[in-house]
Amino acid sequence: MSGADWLERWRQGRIGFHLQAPHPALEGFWGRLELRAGAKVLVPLCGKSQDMRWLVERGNPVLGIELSPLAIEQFVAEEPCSAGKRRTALRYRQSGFECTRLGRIELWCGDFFHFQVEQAAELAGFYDRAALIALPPATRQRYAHHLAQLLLPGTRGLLITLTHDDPCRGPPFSVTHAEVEALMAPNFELVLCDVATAADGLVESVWQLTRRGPVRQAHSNRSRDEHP
Ligand SMILES: C[S@@+](CC[C@H](N)C(=O)[O-])C[C@H]1O[C@@H](n2cnc3c(N)ncnc32)[C@H](O)[C@@H]1O
Repeated sequence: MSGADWLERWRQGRIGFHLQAPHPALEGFWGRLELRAGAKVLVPLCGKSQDMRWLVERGNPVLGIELSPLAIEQFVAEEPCSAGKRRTALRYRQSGFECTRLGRIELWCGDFFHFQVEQAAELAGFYDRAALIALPPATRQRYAHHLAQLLLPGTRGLLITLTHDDPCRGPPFSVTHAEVEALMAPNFELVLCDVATAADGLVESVWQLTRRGPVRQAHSNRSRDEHP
């Protein structure tokens, strides 16, 4: 599925992946990461996920990256009112991305693979729900590598994957535990936190990942220079 296909899906409103409430695994397992308050979280391929609002309410600012401008517009339009008022979104352009800031949520509109390590300096956590599994097999290797090179050693995150009985069908693509390990283990320590069967027969797995490598002056530009 190409970027153009995703844009078309958003245009047609074919967004069955979107959840109206925060993902239960986020609520259940995020605390295990023990991220410091204020640690900024990267949400690749973020759609208009409610999980981003949940993360901010938990004290973690968010940087979401999403290809579709429509997804971002909808996220802004669906911002809940507080005391009868809606916050105003700030718009700006940075490093080739059209950016929207809504409180402590920054949404960068563009291709995740164009997001560069220099722009990722402040990231201290990440959250992938339906990002890896949205990508076809050949792109998943590229995604795993790109994600790893954006993150400093010691950075922790959650990854939620799915398996189903047809390896050719997707998205969502079935990504087996063996594939998750093959893709991620070279750069991340992995802990499988949970495996649960959803109502539609899909099996969802929740992983805790920690970026491997020597943690030296973590989250400073200097340590990024030493990043493997
Ligand atoms: C399955 S959806 C998941 C969205 C979100 N994570 C959620 O849980 O609702 C995948 C999203 O990735 C976006 N996307 C696909 N390829 C992308 C890319 N290369 N860069 C940024 N976003 C991309 C799509 O537009 C879509 O919104």
